Amino acid sequence: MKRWFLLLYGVFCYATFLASFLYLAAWLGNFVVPRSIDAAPTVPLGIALVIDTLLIGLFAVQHSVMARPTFKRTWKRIVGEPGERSTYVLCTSVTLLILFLLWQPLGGVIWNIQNPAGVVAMRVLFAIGWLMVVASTFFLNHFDLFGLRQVWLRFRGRPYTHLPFRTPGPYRFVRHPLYVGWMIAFWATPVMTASHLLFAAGMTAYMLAAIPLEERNLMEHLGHPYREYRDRVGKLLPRWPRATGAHRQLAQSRGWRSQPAGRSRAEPGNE
Ligand SMILES: C[S@@+](CC[C@H](N)C(=O)[O-])C[C@H]1O[C@@H](n2cnc3c(N)ncnc32)[C@H](O)[C@@H]1O
Repeated sequence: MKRWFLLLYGVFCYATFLASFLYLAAWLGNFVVPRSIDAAPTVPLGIALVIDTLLIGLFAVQHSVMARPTFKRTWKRIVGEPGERSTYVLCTSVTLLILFLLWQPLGGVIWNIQNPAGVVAMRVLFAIGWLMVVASTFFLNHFDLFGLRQVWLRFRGRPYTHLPFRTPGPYRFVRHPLYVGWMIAFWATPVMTASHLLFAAGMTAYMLAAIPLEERNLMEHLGHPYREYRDRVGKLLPRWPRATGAHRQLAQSRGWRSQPAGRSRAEPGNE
């Protein structure tokens, strides 16, 4: 009974995340939703700024605090290990829902691209950003990141194994392709309103602040292989081959060796 409940809970959490993910795309891109990020302002500018900044802060706190190992250890004692990631995913969806409901548009246009080719370019970039986000989750392990693998293993009575440290696809070129995808999706718009700018800048600042925390956990957990990866591969932009060659020389001079992929275990679910 309990394993059935857990499986349904995991599927429910995944479904809510999928819904909030699609809503976010529509809310940012001004498709179909009744009140997008660029709707007309309804409260004075100062109040709107305070509310929106608090909402971004709420997302950052929820997303980062719940991802820290100490929080996860405590939380696992309450909800159990298999349900921890699903609960994280559910809380992220609820936080996004609060953001959609309470967000106060600011009005004001920062840029407005009218050239048709420019508009198309922005729309294509927007789509590329979302595709990068989705693809990166599959390169790591989509079902583990969203908690489905955990509840499925529990359902089958099998123990959970952490994801191995791997650098597949875009992870060979940058360490954070998923965040790169988010940044492209947040900034690529033909019409940049003040609201959209606040959201894009706030979320970008949050991701830049979260990367050192995520990497600190990965280094604590994986040690040298992740440190070597961090030295060799760019954070958000690929490094020039020359820099890679220089690194190789440095690594050789210091006697560093990469650990073969699949041996190390990455820390379970951070951001
Ligand atoms: C939402 S993902 C974001 C990954 C990365 N920051 C990015 O932007 O692509 C966060 C999870 O990915 C895991 N992770 C990050 N890099 C990894 C790698 N190279 N191999 C396996 N897991 C990784 C972290 O431990 C964390 O659980």
